[in-house]
Amino acid sequence: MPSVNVSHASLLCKYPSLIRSGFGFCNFKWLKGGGGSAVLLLRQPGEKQHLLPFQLHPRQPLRSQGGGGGSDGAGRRAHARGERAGPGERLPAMLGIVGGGRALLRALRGSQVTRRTFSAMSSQAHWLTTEERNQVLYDLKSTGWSELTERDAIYKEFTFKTFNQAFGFMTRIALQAEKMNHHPEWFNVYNKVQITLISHDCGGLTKRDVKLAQFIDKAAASV
Ligand SMILES: C[C@H](O)[C@H](O)[C@H]1CNC2=NC(N)=NC(=O)C2=N1
Repeated sequence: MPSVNVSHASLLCKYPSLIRSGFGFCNFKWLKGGGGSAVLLLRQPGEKQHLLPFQLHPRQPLRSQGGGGGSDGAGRRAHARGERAGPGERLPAMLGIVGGGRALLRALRGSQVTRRTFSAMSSQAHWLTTEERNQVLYDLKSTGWSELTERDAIYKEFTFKTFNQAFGFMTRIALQAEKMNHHPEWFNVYNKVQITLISHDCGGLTKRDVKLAQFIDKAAASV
């Protein structure tokens, strides 16, 4: 599998979270190599694991790739927003890969890491660890959220004095949902709003749902 030249300094100082998150993959492990080399071990349930060797070398100027590569700043903002960098789009610019972006994408594709898997894996970067999950669920339950039994989601009902208050609340949530590109499932009758949160692309509860639930509680408290 071709080794990919990755600008070490640009990755570590500009995108430390990218390193920690395994470039957005859900099941990954960094294997330290000698002399500045490293290997990204990708594990996807039900598939064989993939090894991507990286030869880390001193910082070189970022070079955005053709076709939707955008600037590295756009890539960083996209990553911060939790948007999935589709292969061949922002990924190479985000990773500070110098000339190696296509090699990385070939390696991913060559290893049967298809666009769908890559996309699913990158969105699964928002998964909660068991410890995180237990803690956030404890906190959310203390403010009135409950876990659904029939699927991995959380639910809460809000009651306001008037329909106007309820609709104003929903408007604030809607704007935040658009900003996050993460939307609630909800139902409104007059002054009541029933909200269910789940990450459809992952089929369960993720950090995005927690972030939106916390925003929702703050919005309800300020009505
Ligand atoms: C195309 C669009 O980015 C996706 O459908 C977004 C929109 N909002 C979303 N909201 C939620 N809750 N889960 C998703 O997977 C999701 N995906």
